[in-house]
Amino acid sequence: MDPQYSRDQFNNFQDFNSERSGPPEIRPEEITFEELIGTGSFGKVYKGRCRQKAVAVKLLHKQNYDAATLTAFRKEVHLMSKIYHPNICLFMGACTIPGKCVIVTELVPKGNLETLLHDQKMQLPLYLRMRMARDAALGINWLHESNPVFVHRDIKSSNLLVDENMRVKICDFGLSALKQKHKMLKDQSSAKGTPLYMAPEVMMFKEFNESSDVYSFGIVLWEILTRKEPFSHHRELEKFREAVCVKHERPIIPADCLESLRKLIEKCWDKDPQHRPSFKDIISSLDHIIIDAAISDLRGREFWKKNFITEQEVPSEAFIDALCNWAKAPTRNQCDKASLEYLNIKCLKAVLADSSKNEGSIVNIEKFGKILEFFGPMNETTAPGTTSIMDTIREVLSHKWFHGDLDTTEAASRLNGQPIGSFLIRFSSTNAGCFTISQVVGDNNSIKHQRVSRQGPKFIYQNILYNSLIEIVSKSAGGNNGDLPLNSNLGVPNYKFLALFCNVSSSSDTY
Ligand SMILES: Nc1ncnc2c1ncn2[C@@H]1O[C@H](COP(=O)(O)OP(=O)(O)OP(=O)(O)O)[C@@H](O)[C@H]1O
Repeated sequence: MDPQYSRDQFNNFQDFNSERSGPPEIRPEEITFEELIGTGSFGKVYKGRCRQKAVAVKLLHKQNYDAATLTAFRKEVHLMSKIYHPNICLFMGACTIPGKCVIVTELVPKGNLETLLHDQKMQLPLYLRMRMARDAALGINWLHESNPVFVHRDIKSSNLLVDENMRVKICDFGLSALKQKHKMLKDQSSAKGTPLYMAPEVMMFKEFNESSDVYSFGIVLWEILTRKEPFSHHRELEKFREAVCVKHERPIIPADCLESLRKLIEKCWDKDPQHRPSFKDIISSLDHIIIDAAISDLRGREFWKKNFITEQEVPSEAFIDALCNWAKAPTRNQCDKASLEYLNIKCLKAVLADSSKNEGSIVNIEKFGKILEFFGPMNETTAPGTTSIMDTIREVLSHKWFHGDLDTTEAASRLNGQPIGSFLIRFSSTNAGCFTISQVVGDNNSIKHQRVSRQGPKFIYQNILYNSLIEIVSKSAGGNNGDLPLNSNLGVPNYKFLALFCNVSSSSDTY
């Protein structure tokens, strides 16, 4: 060692200047194969183990490559080993010995997005699907911004893998030396195996660049939106090619699609590659689309976009401060602990924490969207006399009969042993923005659960339109089909919300 350098300096110097191990070559005996988890056109993918770690191992169909292809393969493996991004399936190494060629990557537990999307039993709200699309776009953008640029060339939903947290990772990038440049029909009887996601210029054997990945992403976005197979009515490659390249046929976007999403999909699959957006632009558009998908309230969307455009989860304190600022109300640190504004904040926190799985320390955009569906719409101004969303929440929570997030079983247990006519009101777990009134209606604890549905800001109960839940309780006379009236004295108290009002001497009318 050169005496001028300390050992640390020497090691840093060595790391910086030389490749210690070159391409991450893995010896064949280090890999064990377990079950088959997928088959692609140029390899089978197995769950396996390498150096004690569960991994995915792709065993290449073809093993006898000529010297030039093998050199190109090794070069690409070397480049792939330099790409690190949370939305790109981690390349861990490869065996490039002829006859034993395999690629080892991290194992992504939920498999591919195509299977997930087409499993109709799988609950995948639009918000979540759009977040998945954004994950994929972040991964592809990373490839496109790499030096040298990686054009994926095979963006499709089966190349998007889903992890245990429903985050998406791109797989199957690089290795173009081994892949066929232009895939052809595998199965003449269906469009499967055809280049369904392939840009027209690629099908016409013109040049392939980043914007061809954008086209493919447009088709994937459509598939993520509709959960249908693209171009499923096509059977023959030639007719399909003509439809897409000459007649510019594209899948039909459903009429109820968010306008922002429709525009993005149409731009992505534009026939002119130069008119397609970059992935940087796609990510920005998806930031907006995710918010549009999670929040239906127009001012709620505006609020989130203004404060947290690229975030889907924010610390609850930051969220509450932003909402206070939006409502032009004092923030947590600015208001008097005995004030109504402080009570508003406590009520908002209680509602945020109510059904939250993370004890209320984080506010998820989806959760905010749901709260607005229940308590909205959000008002534009805070001129005197205007009720802010926080006032509305406080007013509802101040009534002892309001129980928030409660399932049917728990509602029944809270009503157990209470006199006839006793009731509580809770969020409906199945219908966005709706409530359920659970009431003891007869002896033997017989309980009736009735829906309060929504018509914009109005509430419909037993076919009558009301302005608020509070109005339902004060005016509902019962009588239909022997229904009992809602007597607020018979409201079953929810002690969790009740506690918030205990130390306040002011305007809470109920406690
Ligand atoms: N790292 C991984 N973790 C979990 N599953 C994987 C992983 N890699 C691939 N798979 C599964 O194996 C399937 C086949 O993957 P592969 O990349 O070989 O083929 P493909 O992309 O579907 O086809 P082609 O190679 O023809 O483009 C994937 O769709 C996925 O279900």
